[in-house]
Amino acid sequence: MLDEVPALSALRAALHHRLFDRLPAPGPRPEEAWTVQILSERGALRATDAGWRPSPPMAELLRAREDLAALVEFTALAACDMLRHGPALSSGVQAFQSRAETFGFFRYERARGTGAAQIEDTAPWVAYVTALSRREAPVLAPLMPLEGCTRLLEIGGNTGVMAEALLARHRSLHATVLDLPAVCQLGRARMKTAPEPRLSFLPGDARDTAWPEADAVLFKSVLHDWAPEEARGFLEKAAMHLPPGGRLIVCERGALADEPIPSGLAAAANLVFGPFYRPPTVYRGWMEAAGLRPLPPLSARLDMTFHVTAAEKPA
Ligand SMILES: C[S@@+](CC[C@H](N)C(=O)[O-])C[C@H]1O[C@@H](n2cnc3c(N)ncnc32)[C@H](O)[C@@H]1O
Repeated sequence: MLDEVPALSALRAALHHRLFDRLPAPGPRPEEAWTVQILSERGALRATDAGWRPSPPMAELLRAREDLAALVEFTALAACDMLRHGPALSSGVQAFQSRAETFGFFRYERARGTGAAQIEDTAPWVAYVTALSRREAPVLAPLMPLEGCTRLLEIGGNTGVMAEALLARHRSLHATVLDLPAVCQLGRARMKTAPEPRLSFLPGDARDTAWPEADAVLFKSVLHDWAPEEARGFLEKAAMHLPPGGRLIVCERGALADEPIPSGLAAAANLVFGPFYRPPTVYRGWMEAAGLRPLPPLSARLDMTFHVTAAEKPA
């Protein structure tokens, strides 16, 4: 549904106007005939004696409606940026960044406080990142080499979805998510109904907040946000912070140049970040230069290839 213009447009309009909440009665308005036509042709709606109803697969998607809406919105945003500003991307990353709306969507600066307006500005992109994490964590958590570790520090761990998946796999592990204050507040709110006592949030800027003791430090889809010298600085700081035997883990999508580019509109959600993804050998090299001993590399294919690059601090 996210991969082609008619379906993505119709789904976005339906979610925006709460069409699914009006089914079967009072049903769609006449102006929504185009939406209904596309959604029914794509198998998302079906006609019944009582009126239109979501098909069983659509009803399943609607069970996680917030995730679906976040994925739909971001795909549309990124696809618009690629279509409108693709030529700028070929003039250089900065030319693209200054035009593309995608980068304004991730309002990290607004997440430094927890006032109502700051939470409101942070919630949309956090909802998108959380939706992605829910899809990624079941596949990636088993690849994280945390055996024997007891205290995980996840830098930029967002609302804690990955940390939760890791805690479920490692029963003697405790985790701290260090992220910006508004993000931590949204993370605590997300977990209100199902608290995890082994997970805590530490609000702050990872550059100047004191890191709690940890025998494992994880950066998952975080370092591509940072320029090389800052990303490398984070890895050096983690290497110094870890005790002997401690683990440093980086999990990131690989460089676009190293794999076939996925097709369809949904690919735009990663294409916009294409210039920022690095090959895993870059992270491995920085870890080795920081005195760590590399662990065997692992990878998994999701919307792109994710690489788990890990290293251990020698005793
Ligand atoms: C691309 S998101 C990845 C989130 C999560 N790890 C995941 O994979 O879904 C980057 C994360 O880094 C956080 N972040 C950005 N700048 C930060 C900073 N200075 N200190 C701590 N966290 C930061 C963001 O708030 C966001 O949660």
